[in-house]
Amino acid sequence: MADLWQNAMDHAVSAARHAGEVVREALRDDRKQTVMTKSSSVDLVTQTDQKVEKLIIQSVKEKFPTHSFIGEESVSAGEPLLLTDAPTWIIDPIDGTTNFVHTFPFIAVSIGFSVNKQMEFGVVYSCLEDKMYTARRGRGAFCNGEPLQVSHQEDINQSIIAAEFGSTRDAETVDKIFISLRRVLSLPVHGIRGAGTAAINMCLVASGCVEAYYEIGIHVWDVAAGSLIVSEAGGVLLDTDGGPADLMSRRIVAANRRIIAERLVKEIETFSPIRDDAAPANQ
Ligand SMILES: O=P(O)(O)OC(CO)CO
Ligand SMILES: [Mg+2]
Ligand SMILES: [Mg+2]
Repeated sequence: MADLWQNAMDHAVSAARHAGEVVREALRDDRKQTVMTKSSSVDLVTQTDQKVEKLIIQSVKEKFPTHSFIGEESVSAGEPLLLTDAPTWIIDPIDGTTNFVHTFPFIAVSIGFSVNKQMEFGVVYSCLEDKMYTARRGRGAFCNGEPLQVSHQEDINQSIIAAEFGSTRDAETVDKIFISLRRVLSLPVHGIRGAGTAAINMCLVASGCVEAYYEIGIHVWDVAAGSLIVSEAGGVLLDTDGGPADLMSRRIVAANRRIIAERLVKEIETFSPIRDDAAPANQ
């Protein structure tokens, strides 16, 4: 049967590849990036984030004029963050802006596509590794065309967990993050890692390199594409409170197996940032 959204997915792959070229070119450019801040002094944005998002949205609008968008930098500029039943492109032009600013070599372009609030495809381009991760609902997940499969490990004590610190630095939040890290590390697990990008962390789960990833404070554009890549690679998604994953809740556990996800949830000191669908503009 013909795949209704295959054209859109092909376009997402080429747009992500082009975006990756722009990112690599910006890193080669000797001129220093102007770094601006958003929700906090460590929530960074550059002109390259804005340029890449505009490029992606313009190219999609030309081909699919009726589609909707949720883009990180458009929302930051005041566009509404509204997920409807319409075909919607959910874009993080640079996932890992802090890495980009510091040339830490994990940077992704993330493009998710949802219809009726269900993810139809996800594309994550890890542009410095030249790895194109793709997933189409019901048709598996791939990296550069090779099928992905999560790890078979069922023992959390034999696992590597990916985690991040987020961009909130108030004492209460930092304490909760460290309580969780301490508990997870002390299980013990083999190790805790973090690529500095939610999208790549999720692709690492899908690839079987880490058993699970969790984070509180991410946004829908960080995890939309990655969530489908994880589930199509055989993984599971939960909220950090143990409930079903909710892309608007700003909390995610992505794991190879339910037993690992549920074990991890027991150790996470969860909290509730303002939901993406409840936040005012210019967050
Ligand atoms: O670099 P960005 O897009 O701000 O995303 C961060 C999380 O908010 C890394 O995943
Ligand atoms: Mg991001
Ligand atoms: Mg970003």
